[in-house]
Amino acid sequence: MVSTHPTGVQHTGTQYLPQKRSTNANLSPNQELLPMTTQVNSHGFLEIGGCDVTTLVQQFGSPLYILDEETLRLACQQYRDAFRQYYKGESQVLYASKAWNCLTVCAIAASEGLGIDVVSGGELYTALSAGVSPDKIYLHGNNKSREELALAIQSGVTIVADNWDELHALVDIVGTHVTSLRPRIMLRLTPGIECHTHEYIRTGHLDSKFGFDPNDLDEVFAFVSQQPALNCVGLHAHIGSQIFERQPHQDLAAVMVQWLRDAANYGLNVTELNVGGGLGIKYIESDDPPSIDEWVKAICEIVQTTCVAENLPLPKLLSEPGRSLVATACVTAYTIGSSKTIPEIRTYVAVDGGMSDNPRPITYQSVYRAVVANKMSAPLTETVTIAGKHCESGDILIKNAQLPKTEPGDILVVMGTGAYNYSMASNYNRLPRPAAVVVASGEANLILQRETYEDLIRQDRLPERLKKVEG
Ligand SMILES: Cc1ncc(COP(=O)(O)O)c(C=O)c1O
Ligand SMILES: N[C@@H](CCCC[NH3+])C(=O)O
Repeated sequence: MVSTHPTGVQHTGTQYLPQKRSTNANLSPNQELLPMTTQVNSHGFLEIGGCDVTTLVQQFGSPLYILDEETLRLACQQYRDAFRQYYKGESQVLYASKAWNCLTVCAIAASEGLGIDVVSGGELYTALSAGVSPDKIYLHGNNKSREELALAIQSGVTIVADNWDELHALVDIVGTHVTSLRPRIMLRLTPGIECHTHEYIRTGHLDSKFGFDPNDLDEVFAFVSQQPALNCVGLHAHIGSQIFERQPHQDLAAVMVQWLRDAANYGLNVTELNVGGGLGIKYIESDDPPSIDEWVKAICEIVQTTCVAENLPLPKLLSEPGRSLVATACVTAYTIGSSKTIPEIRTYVAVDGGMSDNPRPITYQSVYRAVVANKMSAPLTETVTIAGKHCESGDILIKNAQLPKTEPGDILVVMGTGAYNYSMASNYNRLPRPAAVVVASGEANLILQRETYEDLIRQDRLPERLKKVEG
């Protein structure tokens, strides 16, 4: 008998098998729990991108982020192609690189024709270093420094202006102090649209630190239209992250087209509309996000029908997904260590990482699923709590995980860790950040080197007078 295990992996009696993936092209990565290339090999071990996960851990160490190139590329292609299919005007998908900003992920996204959304000088520097063309880079941020603004202007990237202070700073920088280049800017507006996601990752409601208040719209358009230093090309909004509902983005797109019409009334030639990101992914079996194709189609249709109704030309349509591009493409492999059973309460099984490599459970109470890579054929007999190794009681990665019987040395694989894991990782308790590899067709390449203890003290400075430690 074949049934579906809570991980979304099929199992036949005691045998777990990833879903048959002969029709990959039709599956939306954000609706899957595991990377598209996942298999169980003849030894009953987990394989991703043609690489045995336990062998990867032996080779590159533990914990290890494992990025499946095929899944990431497929998600990029589905976004890009859906816009081409459903939108009659020009379009551009940007990868919101805050999800995982590093050279390799930026380079893969760019090679699929995506632009990159960056939110700091550091992310901008990384995208430029990855070879991304500046005309496809968009800089966000609610408190960009003058240095970040100057770097953006000199690099020729588009700046998404967030507030009045930033507009004044831009006018001041251009021509007067640093440069005479005329930056391309977009205006970020807070649409006042509510969506059901965690409070910390909602950004589109009125009480948000991001963006201009729509009540100031006329004043903002009037100001920008009188500034020859600024080339205002478009409008931007983003309502939040890990969203499953379809309606909020449709409402947003319709509202934004109205704003386009308002901008035209001020003589602004605003031709780009960026509807942000936010499409959710499946972290657990009950999560039911729309597919990438459905999400894009709904937005394209509403922008087109509203433009027809308003008698406006179609803008260049942009969106900037992060999570739904990269989350499912990556898993984190940990080595299981000690365990502790508290009779009639729970069993804790500890791994060699935790809140420093995945701060999402402790920050947002996010839920994850896991499998044991070297026991894919073993029956599920245990319900355990997966704890990290940090000196913090809340350092729990998964509550009530259903696993086979585990022992120290087993390799636990947590799914869906490509977004907001490495990018939010810390050195809490002075744990070195793990390494990351990209896997494809049986080959694994290091993309982020594991930090060493020397790396951990690299920025430390011990004043001369404190060097004699013994009293
Ligand atoms: C401005 C902006 N754009 C894009 C994103 C990407 O969102 P997501 O990863 O949910 O697609 C975010 C994150 O919420 C954001 O703040
Ligand atoms: N860091 C959040 C998403 C925030 C997205 C950026 N505005 C998460 O892990 O879910």
